[in-house]
Order: sequence, then C-alpha cells, then structure tokens
Amino acid sequence: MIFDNLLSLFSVDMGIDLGTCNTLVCVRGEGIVLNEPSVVAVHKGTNKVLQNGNAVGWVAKEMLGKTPGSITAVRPLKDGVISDFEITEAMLSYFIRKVNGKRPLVKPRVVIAVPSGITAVEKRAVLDSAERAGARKVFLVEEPMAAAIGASLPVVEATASMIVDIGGGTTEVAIMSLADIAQCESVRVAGDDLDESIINHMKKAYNLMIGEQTAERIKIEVGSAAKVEEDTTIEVRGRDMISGLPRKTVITSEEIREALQEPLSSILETVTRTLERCDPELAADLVDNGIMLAGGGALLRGISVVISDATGLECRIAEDPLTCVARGTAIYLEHLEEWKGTMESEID
Ligand SMILES: Nc1ncnc2c1ncn2[C@@H]1O[C@H](COP(=O)(O)OP(=O)(O)OP(=O)(O)O)[C@@H](O)[C@H]1O
Repeated sequence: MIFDNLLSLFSVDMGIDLGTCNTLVCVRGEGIVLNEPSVVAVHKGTNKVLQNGNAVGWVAKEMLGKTPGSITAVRPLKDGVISDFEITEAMLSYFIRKVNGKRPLVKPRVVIAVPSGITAVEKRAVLDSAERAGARKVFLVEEPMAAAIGASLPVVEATASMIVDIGGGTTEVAIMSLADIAQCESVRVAGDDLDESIINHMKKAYNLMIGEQTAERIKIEVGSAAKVEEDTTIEVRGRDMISGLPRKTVITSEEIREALQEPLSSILETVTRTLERCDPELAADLVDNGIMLAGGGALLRGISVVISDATGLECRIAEDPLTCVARGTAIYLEHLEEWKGTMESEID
C-alpha cells in the first residue's frame, strides 16, 4: 500500500473515458491530455494494427471509409460495449503508452469509465485489456456516475441528481443520491443512430448514399430535436444509388429534424421510464433539481427543450458535455484513496 503510493509519485495516474466515438484520457493534476477518435486501422481480416500498433485515433479516423482493399479502419466499441476485445486492447495500449510515454518505468494506475449496462464478462474484459495494455492497477466506475461528478452534480448529498448522458452508442439515464445510483437505465440508441437516420432519409428521399462522416456533419451543422432557430439548408454530396455516380443535392434542417424523431423518441421514452420507476422522495427532489444533460448528444439543438417538454422538469446542459465523463474520472483519481472501495478493481 505505502509502496503503491510511493510508486504513484513516479507514475501518471490516468482516467479514461472509453467511448464508442471518442476516447479521452485525463491525468491527475494535468486535466485532459488526450482526446482522439476510438478508431483503429488494421490489415483486413486480421487484428494486426498498422504502423506497428500506432495507426490509432486521428491517424486511423482519416482512413475510415477511404481505406484501400487491404486495410480496414474499425471502431472496436459498438453500442457502448466492446465488440472486438483484441483491437480494444491494442487501442488502450496505444493511448496508455502515448500518455505514459514520458514516464515509462512505472506503470500507471487507471480509472476507466464503463457503461452501466455492461455485463460482468464485459467488465472483466475491460479490466484485463487495461492490465495487458500496461496498467499497474485498474478501477472501473460507472459512466453516469462519472458524468454526474464531471458535471458538478451534488451526487454525494442526500438529494436526487439526474443525468442523461447521450453518447455515440448509448444513452445512459441515471438518478443518484448519497454517492449511489438509485435508478438507472441504458439504451443502445444515441448519436450514431441519429447519423443512421440521416443516412436512411437520404436514401429514401433522394436515392443518395452518404457516408457516416457526412451524416454526422449534417447532424452537427443543421440537425435539431426541436425548432429553436430559423430553418437552414445544407449541400450534401454522395453517390447516386441509381446511376452509381457522385452527385450533390440541397436539403433542409426541417427534414433532418423530422428524420431524427424516431431515435429521439426512444431516448425520451428511456428518460420518462427512469423517472416513473424512481422513488417518490427522489422524484420530489428532481422537481427542484431538474435534469442535467451530458455527452456529445447534449449539443444537438433543441434537445433540452424536448426533454423538458416530455418530463415537465427543468433541463440544463453540462458545461463542455463531451468531456464530462473524462473530467469525472479525473475527480475520481483525486479521491482514489477514499473512494476506491466503491469501485471494481482487478486486484482489490
Ligand atoms: N454539436 C453536436 N451536435 C450533435 N451531436 C454531436 C455534436 N457534437 C458531437 N456530437 C455527437 O456526440 C456523439 C459522441 O459523444 P461522446 O463523445 O459523448 O460519446 P462516446 O463517449 O464516445 O460514446 P458512448 O458514451 O456511447 O460510449 C457522436 O454521435 C457525435 O456525433
């Protein structure tokens, strides 16, 4: 124990938000030091990462959708869970090496935020991957708890705090009190599904095939959950499904809003269901405390308006919602000695 504390003086303790879309790493005392896409480029049909294990993150994202036949750029996490263990391990290993690089002699202690819905087997896989990827000790925290802490909600107090974390693969809804999760639900509908709906809309309405990156750009530039600004238009390029040739067309923000309604209604249902299951005393607190939104999906125009309309509660957006979970893991690192009993760890 004392030896471990001594070692921590020489190692970088890090908090990792292992996301479907982005992985963020925080270092104790330094804040966010890495923010890269959760993408890895491999030789097709193998788990061999290109460029000696270094084709990860930004380098690999540029290859996504543009790779020649022998190379594939993969996202090893899907729907918020690990879909490819070996590649996830390679990715974690690259990020840990990149951050720990300056102090390679002592292995780091690592806090990883994982979706609340993952199974014991999946948790073990994350623990094992991080250990093999070079961590000295690994602690897991539940993503909604990390998000709430990162959003400065008073989770340790005897009052209810509610977080809706809309990520890439999953939306996590949780109600917390006294440092514990009282009610929690996770749905595998989030930002990626909004992109998917845009792709389907373009196929159906315009016979135009567009890529995932184009769909995401449309969502970010003109997408909305409710009409909160003047409607605009955007030029979209893709491949004509009939002629097979490149083509462009102009679409409106109104039709995109329409296309997003279906996945958004699944998210809204999850939010209202979680509230319905909540203890009446905690529900009473939420009348005053409201709901906090986190994750990249919180940046979708009008999302707080639709959640507020559906629940009747005040809905706020966390500051810098994309980094909430990572900042929460950094706060965990600061309180590691006090809180580690509440976290799952390989060794403890
Ligand atoms: N301005 C924006 N408007 C709408 N969506 C956005 C915006 N910026 C980012 N996003 C979306 O947020 C999602 C990524 O959010 P985030 O980084 O919180 O997810 P993640 O942690 O990688 O995923 P998960 O929590 O599911 O593992 C993507 O779907 C991205 O398209």
